Amino acid sequence: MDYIIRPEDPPPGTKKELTHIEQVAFQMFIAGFDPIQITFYAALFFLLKHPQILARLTKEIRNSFNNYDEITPDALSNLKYLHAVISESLRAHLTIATGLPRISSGAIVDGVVCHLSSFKAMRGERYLRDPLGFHPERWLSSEHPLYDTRYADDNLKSFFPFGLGPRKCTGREIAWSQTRLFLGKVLWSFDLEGVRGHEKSFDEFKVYVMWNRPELWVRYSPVDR
Ligand code: HEM
Repeated sequence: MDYIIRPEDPPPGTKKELTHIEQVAFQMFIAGFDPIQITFYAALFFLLKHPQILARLTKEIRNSFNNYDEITPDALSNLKYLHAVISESLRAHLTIATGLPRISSGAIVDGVVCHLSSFKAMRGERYLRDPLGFHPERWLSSEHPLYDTRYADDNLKSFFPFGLGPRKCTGREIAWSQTRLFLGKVLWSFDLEGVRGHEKSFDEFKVYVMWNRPELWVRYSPVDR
């Protein structure tokens, strides 16, 4: 809040100014919390569904550090498989499923609000191989040992989890840092496992503007070092 209105500044003088501050504060509150929790959920959801991918990611993280304190956002940004898992999580369970609103200027009818469907682009067969599956390999470069030629023809331009153009997400770097840190520290510290009898399917998820999803049951066993 100190960045929106500094403590030494006078209080907002007009109704318009006050409304503006309220809107910005509300937007920051929702934007800074909801998509991040969706991304944490998404990564855990898909990792638990794919134990081999979970094992590979856990190995990459544990082989890259000597202790907990070394695990920083900068150090984690070098981990290619972690980057691939987060990208695939952002793609397969996008945060904004309703579409990105844009105002047409000529292409349709001037002034008409249309929505760009990121759901169709990021989970559509037109651009990606097996888009409903979870395949971090599609994000790896050909030098990576886990690179898979099956995804060589994927059109990764269809991936825009943070939006496009001048209204693109301003918090995207924070989001990347937080998600890397979350997965890095959790997988360093715990062995993860889904709880039997509580398996969930993506098909159960619903969108009512915001996502409505079942609870995710995870067993966290501290690693004995
Ligand atoms: C994984 C996490 C996140 C995702 C997937 C995400 C995604 C998005 C998307 C799709 C938009 C709309 C962009 C457009 O219309 O083209 C947006 C806007 C925005 N995001 Fe994020 N976001 C995330 C995290 C954050 C965080 C952590 C913050 C702030 C701390 C943030 C702040 C904002 C703001 C302020 C806008 C509005 C930008 C504008 O209208 O000019 N976001 N975000």
